[in-house]
Amino acid sequence: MMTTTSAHIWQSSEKYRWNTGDVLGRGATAVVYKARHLTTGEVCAVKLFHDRVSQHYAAVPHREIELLQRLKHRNVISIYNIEREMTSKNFVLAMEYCDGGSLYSMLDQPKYFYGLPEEEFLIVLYDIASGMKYLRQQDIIHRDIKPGNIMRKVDENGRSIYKLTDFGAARRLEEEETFTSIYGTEEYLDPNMYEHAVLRRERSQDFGAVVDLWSLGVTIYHTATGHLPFQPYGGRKNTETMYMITTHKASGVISGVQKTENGEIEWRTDLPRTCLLSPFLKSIVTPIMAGLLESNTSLRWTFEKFFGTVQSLKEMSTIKLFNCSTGSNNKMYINKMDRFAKCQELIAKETEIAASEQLILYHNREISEVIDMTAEIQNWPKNVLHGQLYLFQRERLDQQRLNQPEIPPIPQFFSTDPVSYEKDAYVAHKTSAIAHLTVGYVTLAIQEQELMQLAEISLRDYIFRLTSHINNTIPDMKKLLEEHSKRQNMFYGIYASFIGYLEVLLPLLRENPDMAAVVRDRYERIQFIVSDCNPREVLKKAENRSEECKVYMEVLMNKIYEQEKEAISHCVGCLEEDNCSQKAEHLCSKIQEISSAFSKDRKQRTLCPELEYVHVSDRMRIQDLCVQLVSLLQGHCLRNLMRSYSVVGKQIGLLLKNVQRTKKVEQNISSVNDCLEKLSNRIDKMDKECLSLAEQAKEGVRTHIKRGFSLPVPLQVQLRTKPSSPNRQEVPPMLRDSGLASSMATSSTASTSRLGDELTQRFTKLNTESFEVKEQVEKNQKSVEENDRMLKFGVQETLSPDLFAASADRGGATWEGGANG
Ligand SMILES: Nc1ncnc2c1ncn2[C@@H]1O[C@H](COP(=O)(O)OP(=O)(O)OP(=O)(O)O)[C@@H](O)[C@H]1O
Repeated sequence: MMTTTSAHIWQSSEKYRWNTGDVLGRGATAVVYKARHLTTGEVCAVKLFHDRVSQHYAAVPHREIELLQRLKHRNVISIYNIEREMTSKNFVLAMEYCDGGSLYSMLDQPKYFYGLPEEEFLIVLYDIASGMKYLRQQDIIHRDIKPGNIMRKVDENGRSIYKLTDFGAARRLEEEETFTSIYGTEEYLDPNMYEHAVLRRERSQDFGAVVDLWSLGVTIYHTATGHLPFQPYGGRKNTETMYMITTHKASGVISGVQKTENGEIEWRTDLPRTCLLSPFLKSIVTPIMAGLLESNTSLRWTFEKFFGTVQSLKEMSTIKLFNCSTGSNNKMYINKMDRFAKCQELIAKETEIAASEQLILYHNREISEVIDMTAEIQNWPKNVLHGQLYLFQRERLDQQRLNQPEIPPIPQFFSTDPVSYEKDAYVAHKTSAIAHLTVGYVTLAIQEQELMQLAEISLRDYIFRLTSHINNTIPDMKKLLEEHSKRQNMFYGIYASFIGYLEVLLPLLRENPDMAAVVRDRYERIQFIVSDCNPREVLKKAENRSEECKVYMEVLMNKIYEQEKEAISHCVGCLEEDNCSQKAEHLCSKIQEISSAFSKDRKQRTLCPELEYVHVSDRMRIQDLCVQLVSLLQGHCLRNLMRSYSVVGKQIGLLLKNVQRTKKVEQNISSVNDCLEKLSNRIDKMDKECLSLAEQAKEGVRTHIKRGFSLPVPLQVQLRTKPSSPNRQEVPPMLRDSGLASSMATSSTASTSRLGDELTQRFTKLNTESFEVKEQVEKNQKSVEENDRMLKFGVQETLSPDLFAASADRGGATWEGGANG
């Protein structure tokens, strides 16, 4: 059935109707129209085959058509039916409609001239891998994988879905089976097939399913870069060189371009700088391409390896990391199950900043503060995974390492050039492509300027946190030091007094030489222990260090304050009122307009003189616009980026030095704390030893008394005659009620009077210390325990009555108790 509307006609098949004006595309074998189902009205695409192909189709076994109809997968185009057009009786393939056109038509847009942006590229990669995997499971070999046979559909969320189509060349292939018929598109053909199909050389060899892997490699490269990987000079017609390039390429090479006639081939193992993929992704997809583009089929990646690698890439976590050393924002791809150490390793590989040198901040915190370093990345807080991280090099080298974008040279139009619509359309297309690339660079340059500044703020806030923490820690450290100092003084004071007692007691023991020897021995050993001044010296050093930390922090805080003032006063970078992005977009749209007009001119082939005049003047205009756009980028945005990089970079350099300073103060604080801990242990040990020796000495004196020896020293009287404070008037409790005191009271010899004086002095000194001890104990309950110990070895007379009572309540052993017991 056929109806006409203007120049176009309505055509229909059994279930579908379409207008010949609604052409979706034209291929070598068919024209594809947008059609509707006759009863449901559902939109679909119909591929109306040319006459000769329809005849071929008639010969295609029904079984194979049925096979294609049965394919149901998200990434494989659904074939609804095979019918015949009512009038011509040519075959019509009704299939799923893809509103986004083909991947080829996308790559043909100037916007994607240098390849797809990262996110879109990944969708293509995941979708074609998924579609291919399904075909593999169905034992189907496609044989014509290329961007033109990958269709794009836009889902309800505006997200692209890519679908494999055009199974004209596809056939079912049993495992290990090979086929000999040749299909495919030259640039995407496996080298062995190319030799057979294009060079027409006879080959005994059959071609297995691996031919799809090569075509996939070329397609992926094309999608990533916008260009074919293997380009002989002169293009498609230079078949021998094409064959030479694809067969002589070394393993790992992913592109080979011949720029001059019979010239050298430029081999590359990496992706071009104009490719929009991030360095981390490039490092993952380059080996995929190299593996697929292996001319030696035995070395070529297998489907399993390809599917597995793409799947693990799909499952990876991504982390946004701004590298302040290069001024570039990177997206890191890392296995979900990996941990932070792996992250550091990857960063080191990509940025050449060793793990120990990496300072990674999330807002104002070091990453180690916001994640569990041993946790799998998938268990990191979502905010960190989706947030922005900043990478600094701790020992920053002051060399400029700013990543500069590569801007291809603007193609030249000369007013003297003869008008060639074909060539002009190509040059305008390329100019438009450069314009799009430049707009992307402008956006990136502005983003990088902002990130540079945000990185500085982040670092400044981080230092603020560090310094506040240190400033809070210093008083604690000082307090701890004071406590240690008191404790040490107490220790030395107590044992000095005890030594004093023993010095007084020793001459009084002369009637009992054995006992005197024992007590003298303990006396000497205690004296030896307390003569070690090392703990005092160490404590002094710690005190000095603590004082230094305080002074150092004051200096640092002043420095930070000054630097902050300086940082606020400078203003670098593109300002909002500069409207850089808008200007760039505007210039680009004008360039695009001319490029589109040139494409139309090319199709027209001839123009009236007026339009030709417009065309000629637009040749100069498009060039001027592009020059303006590139100079906006280079003369403004990149220059500002450079300035930001150097000014902000300088600030970052100063801040990093401050980080090092704060780290040093932190180290000092922790070494003071360590020192105090060690000192505390040391004093504990000395105290324990002295306590035991004092117990032994005390036991000696006790035995001495028990055996009936008297101590003829009137200490009590001596004490009463020389009071200096209310407390000091009192007899020390130990002596007041003990047998020792009563013995002392009965003696009145001249020699004991001298000794009594000496002892009085010591008691006076001891009493003074007892007040300090009391204060200390009242301030700090811990010290009570120390006094407990003092009581245990019989120096309770150094304590005030209250304290003594408190110790006694807690059941402390007393000299008195010991003597009575
Ligand atoms: N399902 C579809 N939905 C929308 N557009 C389509 C669809 N199928 C094909 N097209 C458009 O029609 C064009 C030609 O289709 P197709 O490539 O299948 O034809 P062909 O004759 O097999 O081409 P080739 O020259 O690659 O053999 C495609 O490039 C695409 O733009």
